[in-house]
Amino acid sequence: MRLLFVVNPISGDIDKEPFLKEATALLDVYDIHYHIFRTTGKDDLENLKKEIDHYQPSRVASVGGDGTTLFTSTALLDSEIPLGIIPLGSANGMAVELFVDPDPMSALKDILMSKISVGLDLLKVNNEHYCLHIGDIGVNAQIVNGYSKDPNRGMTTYFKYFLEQLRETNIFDYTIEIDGEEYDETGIMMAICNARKFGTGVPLNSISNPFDGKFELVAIPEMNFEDLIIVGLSKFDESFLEDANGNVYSAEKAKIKFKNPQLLQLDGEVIGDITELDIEIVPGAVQFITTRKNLLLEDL
Ligand SMILES: Nc1ncnc2c1ncn2[C@@H]1O[C@H](COP(=O)(O)OP(=O)(O)OP(=O)(O)O)[C@@H](O)[C@H]1O
Repeated sequence: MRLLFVVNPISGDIDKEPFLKEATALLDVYDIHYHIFRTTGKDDLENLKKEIDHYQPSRVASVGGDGTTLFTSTALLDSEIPLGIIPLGSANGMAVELFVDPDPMSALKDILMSKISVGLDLLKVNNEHYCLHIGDIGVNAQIVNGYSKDPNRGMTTYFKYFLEQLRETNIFDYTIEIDGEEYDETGIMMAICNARKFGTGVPLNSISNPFDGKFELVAIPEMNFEDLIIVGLSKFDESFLEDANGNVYSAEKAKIKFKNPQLLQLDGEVIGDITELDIEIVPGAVQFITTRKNLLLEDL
C-alpha cells in the first residue's frame, strides 16, 4: 500500500500537524508507505497531478473540508485510484453525507482497512466547473458571496448578509430543460444537488444520492419572512428546515435558462453571474473508499 495524503493546511482553520503526527506514527508501526502533499493555494491541481503520476499511490486521503475533497477528486479523474476523506474542514458537509467517521484517526483506519470502494458522481457545470456537493443560484449564493468576502466570520457577520438579503430578496424566472421537456419556475433560489443537505444541515431534498448517477434540481419558491429566518438560523444551530416545498427534478443532464443574470455558487465557491447553465452528471467520477456504515449504499 502506498498512501498519499492531500492536506489543505488552511481548511477549517485547523492545524493538521497533530493529526499527521499521529497518523504517520500509526503507518510506521505497520510499515505502510506514505507521502504528504500540502496545498499552497498556487498551481495546486497541476502539482498534485504530477505528484500522483510520480508517486503512484494505491490510495489517496483528502485531509480538509469539502473544497479539498473536490480538489483531490478532480486530480483523480480518469484514474482508478481510490479516494477517502479525513474530515478536517469547517463544515465537512459532504463527509457527513457520505457517512465518513467524524474522528480523523478512525476515518484513516477506515481508509486503510476497507475493501469497499464505490463510484462517486461529480457534476460538471458549463463544461468547466466541477461540483461535488451542492451549488445554488439566488438567495444563498448572495449570502455566501457577501460572507466569503468579509474578513470577519461568525454569526454576526453571517446575519449582516442574511438581513441584507431579506431586504433585497430577488425573485427570478427561469426555465429548466430536461430530456426535451421544459419547466417554467419562479422563486428565490434554485439548488443543484448531488446530496441532500447543505453543510449546515439544512435539507434541500430527500432523494439525492451521490452514487446514483443522477443529480437533483430543487426549485425553491418565494418564502415568507419566517422561512428565511429559519434558513438563516440553521446555518449555525442546524435547526431543521422541512423540505423546502419546492419542485424537485432528477436528471442526468439539464439546461437552465435565466431571464436575467444570476449569481452562481458551487460548493461554497462563488463562480459569478450566469444566464445559462449546462449541468451534467459525471457518473462514478472517482472511486470513493467507504464502509458498511455508509447507509447510502443501501439505497442503490
Ligand atoms: N496553503 C494555502 N494557503 C492559502 N490558500 C490555500 C492553501 N491551500 C489551499 N488554498 C486555497 O484554499 C481554497 C480551498 O479552501 P476551501 O475553503 O474550499 O477548503 P475546504 O477544504 O472546504 O475547507 P473549509 O471547510 O474550511 O471551507 C482554494 O481556493 C485553495 O486555492
